[in-house]
Amino acid sequence: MSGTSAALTPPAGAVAPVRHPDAPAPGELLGAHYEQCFGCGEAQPHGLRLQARAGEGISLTAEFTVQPAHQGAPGLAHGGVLATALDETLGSLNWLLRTVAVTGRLETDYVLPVPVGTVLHLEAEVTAVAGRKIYSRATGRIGGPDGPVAVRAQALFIEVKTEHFIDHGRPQEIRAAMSDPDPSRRERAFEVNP
Ligand SMILES: CCCCCCCCCC(=O)SCCNC(=O)CCNC(=O)[C@H](O)C(C)(C)COP(=O)(O)OP(=O)(O)OC[C@H]1O[C@@H](n2cnc3c(N)ncnc32)[C@H](O)[C@@H]1OP(=O)(O)O
Repeated sequence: MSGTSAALTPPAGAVAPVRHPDAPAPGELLGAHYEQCFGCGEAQPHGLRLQARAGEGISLTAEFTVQPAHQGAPGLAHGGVLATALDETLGSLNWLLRTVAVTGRLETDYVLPVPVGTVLHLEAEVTAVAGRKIYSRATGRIGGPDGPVAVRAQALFIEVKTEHFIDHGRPQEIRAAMSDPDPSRRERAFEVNP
């Protein structure tokens, strides 16, 4: 049983997403967009360290290994952590569009329990774009990339300007990210269009 709210159904005028010409090639690892990101950053000791790889079109695959720090019930992944894995995977799709966007709505179906130590194999795609609204969906499988679906999600991301982060983020982290000497890391931290 699963349901989708009306807000996640693309409107009549929605169009197919267009891959940016500079999007990473299919098979290429995207890498962390920000080292402090709880979803993908290497500097977060209890983070998910999710690794995403570009697919064909506006799709990608990702993997995340459930660690003891990610438990809810004994030996099982916390549902919020699994939602984070889906959110991070879906958010990474925007890098293929080179659109700066944030999650507006995320609906998650939990189908199977996910034990600690499990590799969650995620795949995600953008299904439609309508103005600033980006519609996407993802699944997470266990036991291998073709294993049973354990979680799935549909999402609506909303395009924002870079000022969204500068206006709302805590100044000390904004300053640190903006003063990173590596221009590609500065760009990815805010997902700025090149
Ligand atoms: C490689 C890259 C990797 C990146 C990975 C990152 C993964 C993680 C991603 C995240 O978790 S982002 C953090 C979580 N999200 C947020 O913090 C967003 C907080 N919310 C906001 O800042 C604002 O509500 C938002 C920018 C989403 C929208 O505010 P706006 O004032 O810009 O938009 P507006 O209210 O005018 O709505 C624009 C359209 O979106 C629709 N909309 C906005 N929020 C919605 C919502 N929550 N549900 C459904 N529809 C929504 C709204 O109805 C409207 O539709 P129409 O154009 O048809 O009228």
